[in-house]
Formats: sequence, C-alpha cells, structure tokens
Amino acid sequence: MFSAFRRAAVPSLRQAQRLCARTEPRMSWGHMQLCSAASVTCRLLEDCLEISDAGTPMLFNYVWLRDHCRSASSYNSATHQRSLDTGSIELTVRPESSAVEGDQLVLTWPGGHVSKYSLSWLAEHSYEGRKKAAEQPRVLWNADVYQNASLSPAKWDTFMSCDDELKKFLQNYLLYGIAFVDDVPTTVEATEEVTRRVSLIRETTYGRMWSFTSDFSRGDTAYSQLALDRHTDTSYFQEPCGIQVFHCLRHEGTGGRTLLVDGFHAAEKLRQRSPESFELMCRVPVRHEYIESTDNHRNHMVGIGPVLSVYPWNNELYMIRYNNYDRSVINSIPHDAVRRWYVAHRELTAELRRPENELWVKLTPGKVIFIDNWRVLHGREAFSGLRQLCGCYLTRDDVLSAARCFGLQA
Ligand SMILES: C[N+](C)(C)CCCC[C@H](N)C(=O)O
Ligand SMILES: O=C(O)CCC(=O)C(=O)O
Ligand SMILES: [Fe+2]
Repeated sequence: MFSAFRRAAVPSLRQAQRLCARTEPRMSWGHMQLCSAASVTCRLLEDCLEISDAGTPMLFNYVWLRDHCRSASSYNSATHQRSLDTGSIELTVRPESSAVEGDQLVLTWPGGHVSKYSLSWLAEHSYEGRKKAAEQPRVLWNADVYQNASLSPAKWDTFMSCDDELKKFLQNYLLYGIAFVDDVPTTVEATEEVTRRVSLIRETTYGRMWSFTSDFSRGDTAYSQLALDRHTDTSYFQEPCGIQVFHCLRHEGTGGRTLLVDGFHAAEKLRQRSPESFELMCRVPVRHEYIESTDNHRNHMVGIGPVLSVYPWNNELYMIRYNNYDRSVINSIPHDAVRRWYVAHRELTAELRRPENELWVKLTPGKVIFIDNWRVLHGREAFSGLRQLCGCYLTRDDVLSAARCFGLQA
C-alpha cells in the first residue's frame, strides 16, 4: 500500500546508459578531461559534465553548473538567494578544468572563477536522482490499512504546548492526508487556536472561521441535511484550498457521519489498471464553478485544471480535483475525447466508490480533523436534527513549510 514513488538517489544503470546513448553523438572525446578521486569519476564532455559513482552516471549542463555556483559572489548563503545574474552567463560556457578534491567537485571557469560543489549535493539534485525520488513520501490507504495503522490522535493539551507532539501530528498528516486532535474545547475560538498552532488560516467567501448548520444560509448543498458524496472542496478555485479543518460542535439527531477516501490510493489503482484513463484524467483540464446569488452573497468562481495533477519529472501525484457537484460544462475537447473522458472518469469513480476504500468516522464534539484537500476526499451521510459544524481552510504552503521546519519531507 505504499506509494509507488520512493526516494532513491541514483538512476538505474540501464537508465543511465540510455541517457549516455542519447548524448553520445554530441560528445567530443578528443577534448575530454578526466578526473577522479576514490570511486568518483568526472568527465568534461562537449556540453555537459558527467559524474560517475560506481557506474551510475549523472549529467550536469554547464550553464546549470555556473548558475548553481555557491561561491560568495554568486550566492548569498545568509539569505539562501542567488546573487549571480543568470542572464549574464555565456550560454556556451564550459569549464577550463575540473577536479575532485575530497568530497567536492572543483570547476575553474574561463576568466578564473572557481566553483565548488559537494558531491552529495550534486547527487541529490541531479535529474537522474530526482526522477526516481518521491517529493513527498505517503502511505496510501483503504479503510483497513488506515485502521490497522492504529495512529493515535494528538491531544489538545500536549498538542498546544509540545513541539514533538505537533511534529508527530504533521508527520501523520503528511503520510496519510488526515490527522486528528482530540479533547479540543467545543468552541469556534478553541478550533481557531488549534488550527493556528499548525498554520495560517485561508480566508474565503465562507469567512475566516466558519460555523454552519443546515439553514441554507448559503447557496450550497453543504448547508442542508442532505448526504454529500465524496468530493474535494473549492475545486472552483484556480488553486483549491490545501487543508480543510472540521469540528462538529454539536449534533442532536441521527446520521451525519463523515466519509473519507484516499484519492491518491484510488488514482494509483487507476494508473495500474488503466494507464490510458489515468493519462486522460491528468491531461484534460476541466472547469469547476461556484455561482451564488442570494440576498447576502454574490459569487462567481471559476477554477480550471485536470482531475489528477502529476509532477512531470517523476509522475508523482500531487493533486486530485474531484467534485461532481461543482464540475461545470466540459467544452474544451472534441467529442471522441469527451467519450473517452467519461469512461476514464467512470473508472476513477468506481475506484473511489469501492466500499473497502471508505473510511467512515463520526465527528464528535472535541474531535478536530485536518484533511489534505488535495488528496483525501470527504463526504457526509444525511442527518436529522441540529448539527453545527465549524472549521476553516488552511494555506497549504504554510502547513508544508511548518512541516519542513521540523525536518520532515514535505
Ligand atoms: C466548508 N464550507 C461549509 C464552508 C463550505 C462548503 C463549500 C461547498 C462547496 N460545494 C465546495 O465543495 O467547495
Ligand atoms: O457537513 C459535513 O460534514 C461536511 C460538508 C462539506 O462537505 C463541507 O462543508 O465542505
Ligand atoms: Fe465539502
């Protein structure tokens, strides 16, 4: 059930050989310089530097190498910002000499400038390495996997005071896309405090903190007692909200359980079972819309993007945008593509609807849930009686930044 993407710093030999084969005709072997230290060999080829460590070559473009020089005149290590003007690098630049000294690659450029790079830094940032690495490690889950993981929820007191508890919470959140804090006082204020402990609140048309019942105060089905099928929120934003927080402050009635489904687990199943359908879900941009016209609120939001988004260099999923209520007119693809799109969408929907993928939880007063709205879909069962839910959205960048500051990979 682990994500298909793993951290691995080096390319396979075959992959590396393919890369070399592609560049071979452009190499000028006569002018090649060779330098080596211990097991590392580096060669100045015609248009790139090749570093081999135990037979696994990595290629570095010369302009890239000059651009990533970390010398004091090129890079401000106090602010972690580039000082060098990339626009002034000769596009035909090529080092005059290279050497491996200890764990460093040393290049001397025409004009005498010297650049030093640690070999581990180069290995970490080589394309060959990034291609095989996960940007974010995740545990993909169905209901059994999640339940068997027996993750303990954070507790309000320790969560608010202890950084280790916050770090553990963030690690769970990153791996599973959901995380809980228990024993939170049942007020909007305490809910705000618990979210502020994690990050910044993203204000939207629904407010900063929102608190709602089934009173149809807004022109959206969420403000009713009806069931809601699994979906991601704010799919009609150009950048959908990163994190959704819910706290059920009270419920006197029946039903109203929350449904959670790992969208990436379903999408990976689709990728395995039907690669062309997966491709189509990644490639075709669709429109989502939120049109509200009530006495107190006028809104018209439009968000355009594919159902599934993957990073182009490693094909890792980073966002699912799935909301059948808010999906708008499809009018940007020819009719045979429309037919194939519906087939692909049906296949994804079937994965998302498998009962074994459904995690049902009853949100009770005191239990706050954080949901990765780019990954985990939520829904709810129809309910009766008074049910008051409060919560907010969080800015994704700031949550991930908080996690990275704890040394977590996000
Ligand atoms: C969460 N809160 C009740 C404030 C808003 C609900 C937004 C509902 C909308 N259909 C969407 O999916 O984005
Ligand atoms: O009422 C609920 O449990 C959730 C409703 C919903 O999907 C939302 O507010 O985004
Ligand atoms: Fe929702």
